[in-house]
Amino acid sequence: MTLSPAEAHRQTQRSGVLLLNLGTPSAPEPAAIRRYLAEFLSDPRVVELPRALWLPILYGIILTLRPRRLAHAYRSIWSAEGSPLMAISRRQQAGLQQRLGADVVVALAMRYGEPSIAQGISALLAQGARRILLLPLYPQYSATTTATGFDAAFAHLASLRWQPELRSIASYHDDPAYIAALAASVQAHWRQHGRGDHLLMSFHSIPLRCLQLGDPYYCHCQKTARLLAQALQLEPQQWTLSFQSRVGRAKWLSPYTDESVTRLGASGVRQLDAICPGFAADCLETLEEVAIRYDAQFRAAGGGALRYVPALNDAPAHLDFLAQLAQRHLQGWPGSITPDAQASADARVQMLQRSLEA
Ligand SMILES: C=CC1=C(C)c2cc3[nH]c(cc4nc(cc5[nH]c(cc1n2)c(C)c5CCC(=O)O)C(CCC(=O)O)=C4C)c(C)c3C=C
Ligand SMILES: [Fe+2]
Ligand SMILES: [Fe+2]
Repeated sequence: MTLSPAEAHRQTQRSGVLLLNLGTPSAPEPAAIRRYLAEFLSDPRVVELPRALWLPILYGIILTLRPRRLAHAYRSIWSAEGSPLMAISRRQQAGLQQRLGADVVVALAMRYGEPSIAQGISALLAQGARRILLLPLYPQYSATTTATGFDAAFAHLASLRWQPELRSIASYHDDPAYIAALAASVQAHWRQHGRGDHLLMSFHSIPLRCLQLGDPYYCHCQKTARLLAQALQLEPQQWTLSFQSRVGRAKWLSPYTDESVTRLGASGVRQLDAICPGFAADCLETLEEVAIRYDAQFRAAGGGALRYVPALNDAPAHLDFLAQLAQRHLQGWPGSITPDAQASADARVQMLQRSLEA
């Protein structure tokens, strides 16, 4: 197909934003879950054991037993639009597209399953984006999530003859606008349900060995939690940071959320508010593990109720923040806003922060 000169020029005048997330099974059924886990857990960035040791375990016991057990859990959170993670990610894509305007195209890609990262990049190129910004929806950087997403993007680019320009966002764990959006969501939860006795901030765990080898994830989680507690003016005894969703018997980042929930329940906390500031979208690990399972565990330990504060999902404040974050990294590229507009967006964040302090 030959392009007119005007069309060819227009095609060089668009930017692309690729939203990256983890991925989720296509159905709450053992066969689909098995396909998903096989791809996910054979990623050497996720499980760092020697392949000759790990693959027989994965294809033996894990992919035989885990899919059936997980099917039950996935069915308990599945919605009319499918897996919550996918449905919410689609709405985030649409909301961000609407905010960034016609000179920026936004695509969604999942590290495991579909739409794949190769499909996402192809979609951006097909819409005329010659410059691509990778935006992983992981606030805290980890090699197990962020880096493997980047790897897959770089691997796809390595197969292209005509590569686009590339930028990437490694983390936004301490971005004031992200912290302000989290704090505002806790305050909205308090207005609706009353203020709980204690706030639990639960992050996905990773193997302790990752921290020892230099992964900054643990430190990013600590900083997010400290800044959120500060924004909410919480005293140290009013909140707890913990790590959830560990797999296997090795040591993972601690304290473990299940143990913290039991301890808090037994220590007289009645209403426990729980937030998962590492998840940009609700998913199995928040909706089933925290909101359902840890609520039951908290009650069994003597607590009153665990009230889960939803992820920021497609809330306008979250999408405004993501648009602002993308804009900052699009500077000088087509569709980026002027420094004046950037300054007024920054001023809006400062207003939100001041209203939190008031
Ligand atoms: C075994 C290694 C795993 C590491 C390391 C890990 C890190 C990690 N994961 C997330 C985000 C999510 N994980 C989700 C599910 C999930 N995670 C693992 C394993 C590891 N995660 C498994 C096996 C599963 C599947 C469910 C299960 O078996 O319990 C999800 C939810 C997906 C969904 O479909 O809803 C998310 C999101 C982060 C942020 C992270 C490291 C920082
Ligand atoms: Fe995980
Ligand atoms: Fe899990």
